[in-house]
Amino acid sequence: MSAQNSRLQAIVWTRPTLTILNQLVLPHSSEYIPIPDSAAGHHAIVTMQTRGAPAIAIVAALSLAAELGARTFATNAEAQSFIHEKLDYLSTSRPTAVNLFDAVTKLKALVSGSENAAEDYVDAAEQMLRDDIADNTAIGKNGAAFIEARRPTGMQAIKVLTHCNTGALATAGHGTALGIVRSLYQKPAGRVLEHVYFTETRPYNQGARLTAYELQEEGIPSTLVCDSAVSALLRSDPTIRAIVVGADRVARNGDTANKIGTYQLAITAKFHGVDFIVAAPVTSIDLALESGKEIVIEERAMQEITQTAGFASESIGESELVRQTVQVAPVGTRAWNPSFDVTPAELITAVVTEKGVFEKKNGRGVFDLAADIANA
Ligand SMILES: CSC[C@H]1O[C@H](OP(=O)(O)O)[C@H](O)[C@@H]1O
Repeated sequence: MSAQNSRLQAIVWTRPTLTILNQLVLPHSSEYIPIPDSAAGHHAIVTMQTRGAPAIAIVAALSLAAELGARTFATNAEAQSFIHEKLDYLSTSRPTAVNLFDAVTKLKALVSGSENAAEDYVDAAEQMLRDDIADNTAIGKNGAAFIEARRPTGMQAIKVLTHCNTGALATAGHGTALGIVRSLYQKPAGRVLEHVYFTETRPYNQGARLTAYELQEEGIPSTLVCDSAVSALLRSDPTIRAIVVGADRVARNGDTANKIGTYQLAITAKFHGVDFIVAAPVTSIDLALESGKEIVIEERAMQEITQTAGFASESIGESELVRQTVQVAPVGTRAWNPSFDVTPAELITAVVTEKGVFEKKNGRGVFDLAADIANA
């Protein structure tokens, strides 16, 4: 079973073997790396060889499934204890995306009540792959219909902008925000979506490296812009009608943690009268949080900003591109490197999920996602 999206397979699971595309070397090298156990899964997440809220949860879960495939246990209780211990360890990899913690909670509960813990765990981890692809297909459909319906009268084809990477490389396939872009572009009859702008998304460059890769694979007309160019772009092109982003954690009032730079995109969208749409599976919504104030924001190493990674061809005749890190800022430069920021619900037009499109209630500035999910 693999995470399907056209020709792109970011997560490949063939029980009991897990391999992932190493996203640190994309797009210049398609390198699959084996993930034989939870330690390798933890490392892949921390180093961002794999990333994206849904993908983090799935790779974590399947890394332990791979480890269980190579172990035997004297008793079911021993298996339960081992699985709980490894899930707790995997949950220490990255703190902001809630999908990982949601999966850990559900998998621990499943195992606690199972008389065949190892087998039931692997079945449940595999189901996460299938569920995510189904969720993303529904998010794409729901979001595309929502954007299409909100086109200004007389405007047949529109443009959108997206941030970071929220496609097949961030999920089990199709994607969330980029899934909406894919679904919107697939609409026939004069095509609703004319063009996609996407941001480079410094410092990891999820946009310049990963979203560019996915959009080119799909043949979707697109243009890369600097993170700092979005306000000027919105001012220059009134056919850009929506900014569509993913989410790492959505609080019950709609406040949303997402890749750093999302908050300022929401501000400029408001200023320019452009819809700001968050795409997320329900597994990204943390109903235990009243608001975004409580969301833990991961801070990463300063070197991700003061240095940058590029790819140079080998000097001696070989064609292979080699990833190299170069110093940009003077050595010793201090940098602030939060990996996410929180966008307040008042700046968000809608939260698009597989269960439906959720909007703010009776003109108030917040959502009631608990009620929306319950009533979906
Ligand atoms: C559907 S991916 C959600 C989310 O994850 C990304 O963060 P990272 O690349 O650091 O894992 C980004 O915030 C996406 O919007």
